[in-house]
Amino acid sequence: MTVGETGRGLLELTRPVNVIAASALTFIGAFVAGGVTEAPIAVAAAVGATALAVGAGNAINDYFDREIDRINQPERAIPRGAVSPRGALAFSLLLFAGAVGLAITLPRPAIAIAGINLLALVAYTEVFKGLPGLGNALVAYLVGSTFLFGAAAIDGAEIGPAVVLFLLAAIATLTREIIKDVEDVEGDREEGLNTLPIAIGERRALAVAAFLLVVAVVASPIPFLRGHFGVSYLLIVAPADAVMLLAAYESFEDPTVGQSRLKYGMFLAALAFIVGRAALEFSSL
Ligand SMILES: CC(C)=CCC/C(C)=C/CC/C(C)=C/CC/C(C)=C/COC[C@H](O)COP(=O)(O)O
Ligand SMILES: CC(C)=CCC/C(C)=C/CC/C(C)=C/CC/C(C)=C/COP(=O)(O)OP(=O)(O)O
Ligand SMILES: [Mg+2]
Repeated sequence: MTVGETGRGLLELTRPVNVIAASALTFIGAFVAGGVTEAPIAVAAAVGATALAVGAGNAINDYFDREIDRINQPERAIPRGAVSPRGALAFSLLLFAGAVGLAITLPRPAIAIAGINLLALVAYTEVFKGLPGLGNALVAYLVGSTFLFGAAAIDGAEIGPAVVLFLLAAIATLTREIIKDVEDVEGDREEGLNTLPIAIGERRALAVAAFLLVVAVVASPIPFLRGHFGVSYLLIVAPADAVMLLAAYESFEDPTVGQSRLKYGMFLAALAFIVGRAALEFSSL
């Protein structure tokens, strides 16, 4: 294994697209709390802590999942031999240390959220992953918590807008996590995990996922109705909602296609959050 292959493997372990996306969510949380210009250093620390924590969480997830991934995802860095299990664990702990180092510079509420999240990241894979729906709910909380973390990084910030975004992102993520479990049902069954599709059946699990997504889509105008975003938010979240609904429908036929398209819809929705708030800020200048 060359140094380059190991380096690429370590980067792959972090799932850089998710690192960037989750960091953007933390920034949005601070942005909607009205604190980006007030406390730029704190916002930068919160974004950095999120990036390191998500990278660490993804790396330690692949470390704990290395046997399942040999079945479900053999091309991943550890099962294909690009990174040793011990190397992946050490890399993850280094990233966790960096996340803690940045998080402790923030206000107490942000430190509390970071502490809960870091414990949850480890507990997810080692405890909750195989429990019907609970592991999915934990990942959903973690994704949604980025908005709360960003808002909490600003002393005295208004947390309301971030709570709305937390709920939308958490519900949509819960939908995708359930669909991903349907996709992984064979390997999870061999590993003795009791995920939601194994506990209640694949089609019932997909029906639960679709119902949750409809709830999130119906609720998606709320940030505009509550005045947190400008009308441009609706112009972008509407197509995002359509993509996500299509993804949920496609998941009944092919969960791999469905969960992948759902991720794009969620990313487009995150863009709607950014554009919707920026437009409101600029229109009030
Ligand atoms: C209805 C509505 C407006 C919903 C909002 C949806 C929204 C903005 C969701 C946020 C999604 C997002 C940008 C998440 C950040 C990326 C991330 C950390 C995802 C969680 O990763 C766990 C996942 O299981 C990893 O698997 P994979 O993505 O396949 O590597
Ligand atoms: C804000 C702070 C301090 C932390 C944020 C922490 C966040 C946002 C975490 C995002 C979610 C995340 C990175 C979860 C890690 C575990 C993970 C990759 C879950 C999904 O993995 P599996 O269920 O094993 O499925 P795959 O590995 O096949 O994708
Ligand atoms: Mg995994």
